[in-house]
Amino acid sequence: MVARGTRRGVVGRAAGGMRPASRMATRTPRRPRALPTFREYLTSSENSPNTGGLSSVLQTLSEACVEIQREVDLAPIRAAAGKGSNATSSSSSSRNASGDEQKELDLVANEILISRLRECPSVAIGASEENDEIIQMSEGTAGAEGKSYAVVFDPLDGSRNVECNIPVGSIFGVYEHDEALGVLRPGRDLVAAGYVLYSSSCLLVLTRGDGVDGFTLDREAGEFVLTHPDLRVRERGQIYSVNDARYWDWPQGLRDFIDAIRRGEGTGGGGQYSARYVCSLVADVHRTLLYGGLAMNPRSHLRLLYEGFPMAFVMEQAGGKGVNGKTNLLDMTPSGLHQKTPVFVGSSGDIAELLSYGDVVQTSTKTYSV
Ligand SMILES: O=P(O)(O)OC[C@H]1O[C@](O)(COP(=O)(O)O)[C@@H](O)[C@@H]1O
Repeated sequence: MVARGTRRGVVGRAAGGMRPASRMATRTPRRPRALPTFREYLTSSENSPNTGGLSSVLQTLSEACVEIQREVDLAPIRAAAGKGSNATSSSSSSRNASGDEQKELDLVANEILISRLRECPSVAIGASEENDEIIQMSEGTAGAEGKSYAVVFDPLDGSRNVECNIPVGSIFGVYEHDEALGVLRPGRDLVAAGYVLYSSSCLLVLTRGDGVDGFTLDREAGEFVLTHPDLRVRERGQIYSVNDARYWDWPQGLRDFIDAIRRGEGTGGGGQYSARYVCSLVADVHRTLLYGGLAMNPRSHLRLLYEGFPMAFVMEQAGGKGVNGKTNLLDMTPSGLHQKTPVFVGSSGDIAELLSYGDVVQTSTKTYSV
């Protein structure tokens, strides 16, 4: 009924000519003033006691992601116009340290993050999916609280999806800088982590170890505002997310678990599960955070430092869990910047049931062409 009424309204206006500009302007939806901006959230004493340096790092990350959002939006136009010729094409421009194809947009997003973080005096070093080695940032000037920071990031996760407009994301984690330790340290040492989801709206999800909050980009104002305070993942969900065309490459434990929840024979008592798989980690984790269940990549494909750790930290801070199929991801210590790992994150009850099946890690090293 609503749709028909709306449609009649549009037809009526067309017949009667355009509304005056002044009336159209008053109908533009505006953000209620009461929602705090990301900057206000970071700097309010209630949210950010004595952490000025960390706040400036997080503010810098958010601003860089606003720029990346714009690049993601414009990629098809740039490609069609012949600038950034392979921004949305499937041809590879190069390969990164892990041997993955790098799209031009991966490199653009990486450049934006590095150059922005270099301007932030509190950032000492960084590690990116797209760089083989540690990136020296600024001098890492200690802030008022005497700390500087190390930032690890995947600038554009899921970039293989850009060509068909499927959501992509950026993932980040922040450590207090320690010259001796660098970034090869347990996920438990993270002081902040999160992701930005470039989708129908652009969302930033953040934890600083005291719960999880979500922010939506007000594209007109060019800043994030707090829209999802205190996100919690439910104890059990009813959605599983995995590339299950790989079923025959899985160990028996994982097959049995997925068979059980598909049949509605899981221990959660919620009935048959549904499958959802975007193949963009940020999108699959974000849906899991909101609706519960599990997001999985059972083969050693995702990077521990800047994919596994941040997602596990967010999930744990929301009341869920992240494991590598055997142990808690946050208790692992990476042996290298680009170490890969299986990743299972989601509702704690679902993760516990998954682990009760024993062998759930895919050890087949088969490579897949898509
Ligand atoms: O091919 P698979 O095993 O389904 O992996 C898909 C996963 O790989 C990713 O595309 C990440 O891969 P990259 O880090 O190489 O971009 C995730 O976004 C997605 O969840």
